[in-house]
Amino acid sequence: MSTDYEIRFAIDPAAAAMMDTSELRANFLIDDLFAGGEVRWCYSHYDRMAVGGAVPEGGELALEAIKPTGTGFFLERRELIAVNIGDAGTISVDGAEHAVGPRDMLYVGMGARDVRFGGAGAKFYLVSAPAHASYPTKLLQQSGAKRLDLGARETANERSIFQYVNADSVKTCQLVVGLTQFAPGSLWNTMPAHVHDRRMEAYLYFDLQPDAFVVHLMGEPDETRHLIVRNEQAVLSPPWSIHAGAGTGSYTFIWAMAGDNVDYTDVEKVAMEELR
Ligand SMILES: O=C(O)C(=O)C[C@H](O)C(=O)CO
Ligand SMILES: [Zn+2]
Repeated sequence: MSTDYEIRFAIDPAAAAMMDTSELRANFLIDDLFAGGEVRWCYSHYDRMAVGGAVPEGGELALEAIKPTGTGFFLERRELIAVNIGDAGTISVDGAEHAVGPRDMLYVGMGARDVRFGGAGAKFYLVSAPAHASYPTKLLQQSGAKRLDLGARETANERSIFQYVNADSVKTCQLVVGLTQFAPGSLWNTMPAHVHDRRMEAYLYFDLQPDAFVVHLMGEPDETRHLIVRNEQAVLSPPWSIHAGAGTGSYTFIWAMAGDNVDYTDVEKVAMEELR
């Protein structure tokens, strides 16, 4: 069997505030998503978002059904976005092969039965959420993303947000996905912080050097905790939690959301003085 999964329950903020380091890591950090020749899933109860990894290593890896979805095939009632964080690869969807280059994303709509990942050096980060309609498969590239330049060098948070899913690029049911890149020397993401109760979010940090890490901040704004996150590790961010971080070195990250709306502007900003 080349597919494995684990389940994460939804944790409320009072319970999270009582957790020690290992409990926080066990509930919110995903540190084993990528393994050669395997598809691995972390199925979360936050908006039923599943995040995964598929590393074909030159072979072909099929998107197989997993028990938590309770369906005959994985995308029977779900949609998927696969992001290639490795070298060039392919994804075949019901017999149609799509070339998926480095940092390309492929949207695969509900109903696709036969999905296969390929490529010797490709590494696919997967995000999937329940769907109510079937939209066409679409390749999403950085050139088609909506770009927002935020922050400043003086506050070490100068960065560009690439909204791959936007009104002009693709129609999705729930998934909203993009990538954030930093200007050299800037290390702070999502600061000032925000929360969005209508959507959960998952972050995948990558492009880190082996000895580098991101201090990821989570928790309610007045009750924050941190996670030490290393290269190619992901974090589940509940809707009540901030999700921000600073690296000890350069990094890139992919953010993905699912929930009641796909409205990027539906966020509650947290004033810097509110953080505790
Ligand atoms: O650096 C940032 O700021 C982000 O990338 C924020 C994410 O896009 C996000 O949290 C979207 O809700
Ligand atoms: Zn957010």
